[in-house]
Formats: sequence, C-alpha cells, structure tokens
Amino acid sequence: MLSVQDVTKTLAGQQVLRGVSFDVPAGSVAAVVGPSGCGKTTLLRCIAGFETPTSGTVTIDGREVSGAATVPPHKRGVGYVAQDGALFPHLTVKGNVGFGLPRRDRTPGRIASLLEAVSLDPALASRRPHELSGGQQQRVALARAIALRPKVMLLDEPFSALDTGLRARTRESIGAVLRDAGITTVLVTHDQAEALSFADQVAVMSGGSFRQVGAPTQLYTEAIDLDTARFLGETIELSGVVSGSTAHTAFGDLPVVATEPGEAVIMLRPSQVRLVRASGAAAATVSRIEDQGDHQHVILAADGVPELLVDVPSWDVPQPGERVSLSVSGAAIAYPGSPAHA
Ligand SMILES: Nc1ncnc2c1ncn2[C@@H]1O[C@H](COP(=O)(O)OP(=O)(O)OP(=O)(O)O)[C@@H](O)[C@H]1O
Repeated sequence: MLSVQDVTKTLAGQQVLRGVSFDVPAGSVAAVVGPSGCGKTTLLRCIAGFETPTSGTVTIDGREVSGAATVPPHKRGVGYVAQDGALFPHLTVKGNVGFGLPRRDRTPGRIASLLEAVSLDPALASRRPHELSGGQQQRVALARAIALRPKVMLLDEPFSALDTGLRARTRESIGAVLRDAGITTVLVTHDQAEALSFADQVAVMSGGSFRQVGAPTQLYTEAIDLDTARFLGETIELSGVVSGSTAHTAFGDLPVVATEPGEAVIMLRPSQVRLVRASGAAAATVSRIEDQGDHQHVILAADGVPELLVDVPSWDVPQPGERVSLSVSGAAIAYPGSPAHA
C-alpha cells in the first residue's frame, strides 16, 4: 500500500539515503529503527513529500507520488507528526486538534474522543501550547494528525518526550487508534524496544540503508549479523566452535542454528538462558554476584576464557564458588566476529 523502492537522497553533497526499499501493507504498522543520523527522518520526509528523492520511487495506494511525477505533500493523504510536534502557538488545544476538520466535525464530543485516544485530560482543551508540558504538546500533535484520518501516518519519535509509564500507555492507545482506523503507519524511533513492541514489521537502518527488514520476533531471534543482534537487544556472547547443530564452548556444548562449521561467536538472548545448579556436568564456576534489586547478575568463569554474565531472579541465587551449567531454550546463533565480554 505504501511502497518505497530504491530511494536515494543526497543532501549537501552527502549521500544520506543509499537505496532504501520496503513495502508497508495497508493498515499495518512499520517501524524504522536506527542510531542518530542514519537517515530515518530524511526517509520520512521523502515519503511525506517535504524532500524529493534523488532517485527511486514512493507509491501510496498504487499511485506514484514521488518518481516520474511528483505529488505535493498536502495531496498525498499523509499525516506527519514531527519530533517537536509543531503546534500552532496561537491556537488552544481544541483549536489545534480541530484544525483542518470541517466545521461540523469540530464538536466537543469529537475533540474529547481524540484527546482521550492520546491519553490527554479533556480539561486541557482550552489551554494554549505554552501552557502544556513537552509530552502533552506531543500528544496534541498526534491527536491533530489522527483527526484528519490520513491514509498514511508518519510518526517521527512521537513518544520520546514522555516518561516510561506514560510512554507505554500512549504508545498502546495510539497504536490501537491507528489500527482501528486502518491507517498505514511508519514510526521512526531510535528505541529498539519501542520498535519491536509497536510494529508488525521492523526495518533496522544503518548508514542510510536497511540492514534487515522483518517481523519483530524474526529480527530479535534471527538478526542478520552481530551488530544488528546487539542493536536489537541484550546479548550473551561466547567464543565457540560449531559442528553441525552443536557449538562447543568453554561453558559447555550448546544447541546452535546449523551453520558453517568452525570458529564463531555464539550468541544467546538472556531470556533463553537459565543457570542449572549442582549439576554433575557443571561447566562453569560462579565468580561473583552483583545485586540489581529485582534480579542478580551472576558472573561466571570457565577455564581460560573471559567472564560471562547471566541474570537470575533474586530468590534463587547461587553462591560464589558454586559449580553451575547453562540450560538453553531454543538455539544459539553463530556469527563471525569477536564476542563482547561481561
Ligand atoms: N537539510 C540537510 N542538509 C544537509 N544534511 C542533512 C540535512 N538533513 C539531514 N542531513 C544529514 O543527513 C543525515 C541523516 O539525518 P536524519 O535527520 O535523516 O537522521 P536520523 O536518523 O533521523 O537522526 P535522528 O535520530 O538524530 O533524528 C545526518 O548526517 C544529517 O546531518
């Protein structure tokens, strides 16, 4: 429904986008995640029409809006919420939210339901933007964009000014509003946990191109390379030698997704790993414990290899000197490279 094909963009002599392609099916949510400066905002601006791609095409609902012909931003059916919200300072909250709606739709009930959708107290409706916090302003900007029921919604870090609890709640309610309305959405964020929890499809961006595009679970469990795996979440990394579907490591033999035999970095997600205490085949020794409150870091040592950190719940903590082994759910993945150490 939204299709971006081989889009490049050069700005001030620098190639900011280097051939970006992805399709976002109608009514679904895609997230683009990547470090600061990798080109996320530039990609959104190309989709919105605020920038013209140097080459490549953008198609919305089967109509090419950027490429051979160029459709101006206001005729693309695209909503855009910028990082700073960009509210009209002289209008109240209800004036901002109702801006662009036909007069007959600017009813108190409609405005209140839009404010509710973004978890904003309707009592704020008569305030002006300078009387709101940054996070409240951001939510007014979201409500204003949703009000117009665009075909495509582009969200540039819209939750970044909100604190953790409010951020999760607002994200859920905005996600539900967008899905219920069948609005095709692209969210840009540098927060991988946000991307993985919000979207049907996640694109990992780096240096102006996509490294990997896929469903959240697929990316998390089958990252294409070690850097992407590290970017998407915590890793446990061991040196090992792969043979068939087993990786031989100093911490014992572990199941691994079958791959090229030989030396590799064996990567596990922390949630895959459990410590087994008092095992006859124990492979490691607990060298020390670091108290994290709700859980404990257990630092393991094995002969001649760097330490390894495994989390355990605070109510089942092994003692320093105790012998333990690793029990793994699913399989590890082997990558070329060198492991990061505890
Ligand atoms: N108008 C411009 N002229 C020249 N260079 C630009 C322009 N806009 C962006 N850039 C450069 O393009 C690169 C990508 O910028 P962009 O804002 O797209 O990144 P981003 O991934 O959205 O970053 P952030 O997460 O920090 O917002 C950066 O190196 C930036 O300096």
